[in-house]
Amino acid sequence: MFHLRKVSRDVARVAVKTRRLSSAPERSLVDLSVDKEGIAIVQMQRAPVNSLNIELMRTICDSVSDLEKDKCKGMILTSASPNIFSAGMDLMELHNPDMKRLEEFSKSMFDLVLKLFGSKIVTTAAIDGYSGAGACVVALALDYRSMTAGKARIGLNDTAVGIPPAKWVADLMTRTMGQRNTELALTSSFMFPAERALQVGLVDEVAKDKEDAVERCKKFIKLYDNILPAVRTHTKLSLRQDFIVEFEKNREQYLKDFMNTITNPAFQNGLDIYISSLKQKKVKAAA
Ligand SMILES: CC/C=C\C/C=C\C/C=C\CC/C=C/CC(=O)SCCNC(=O)CCNC(=O)[C@H](O)C(C)(C)COP(=O)(O)OP(=O)(O)OC[C@H]1O[C@@H](n2cnc3c(N)ncnc32)[C@H](O)[C@@H]1OP(=O)(O)O
Repeated sequence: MFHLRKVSRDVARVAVKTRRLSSAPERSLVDLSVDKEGIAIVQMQRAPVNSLNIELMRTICDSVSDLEKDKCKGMILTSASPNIFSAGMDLMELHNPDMKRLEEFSKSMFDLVLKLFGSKIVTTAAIDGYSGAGACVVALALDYRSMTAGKARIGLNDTAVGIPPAKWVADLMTRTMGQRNTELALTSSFMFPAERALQVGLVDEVAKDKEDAVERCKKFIKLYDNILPAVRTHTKLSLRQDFIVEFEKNREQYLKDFMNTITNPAFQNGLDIYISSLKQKKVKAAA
């Protein structure tokens, strides 16, 4: 498990809300703005790489709940980090974890995926940069993804780190990319550049830069201008209900599986090496 492998805004603001967290009162993890058309930009800003810890996942989840209450038209999830959408789950949450916190972490991850997947509003992502593993799962839970051409990569690299992907993760990907493409993507842990991601349906459009990616998300959200929101939501949720029901039914088992994977000593040993390799890469780059 966890084998070592090289890993390698202008919006006229009508309402601007910036969430602050009790655990990080001096700095907000997400910048949330809503334009005059009711389209929200939820910009992750957990430096340096928007890794998903409990607080960031809860903040995104709460932001979506607020936007639903405010009857926003839609949201665009994006990142303040240059060249990185998100580095996936926060490895520090997984490394020698406190059991109670790990359980909370897992719950926050499940809550976030279900909140995004079952959201009443139109949910999109403007992906400008690396979007691996947990970040890819978050993107898959949304209605639409635009991704910038160039260095950005997206994919689920669980098998590359010695972990078979959870069934619900494979199911989520299959819904978007189909069985064959999911099989290839998951077994190979391929990290897709935007054009390849478009070919397999992992993203919906390729953008030339972040601004273009955001504009494409807005255009997608506005496609629904002539559809009654309640009718759109009803249709979306009826098509997604099977996944949500199945997830809720198996939630306890998914939790146990996750806890078992993370607490396995072999996983922890591999993670030690993996984290060291990430740090080492930096030392080498500085030399
Ligand atoms: C593990 C899964 C287990 C079980 C699955 C069970 C159930 C299924 C549940 C969910 C399904 C989805 C699975 C998700 C698992 C994950 O998401 S694990 C995380 C996977 N992500 C990665 O492997 C990315 C690792 N990072 C990188 O490759 C690079 O850092 C990146 C390309 C993102 C950026 O490169 P660069 O700009 O050069 O920056 P640095 O590498 O120098 O990094 C800057 C600092 O950030 C730290 N960092 C990087 N990634 C993470 C991270 N994911 N978590 C925490 N910290 C991270 C890096 O160490 C540097 O720190 P430093 O400044 O040195 O202190």
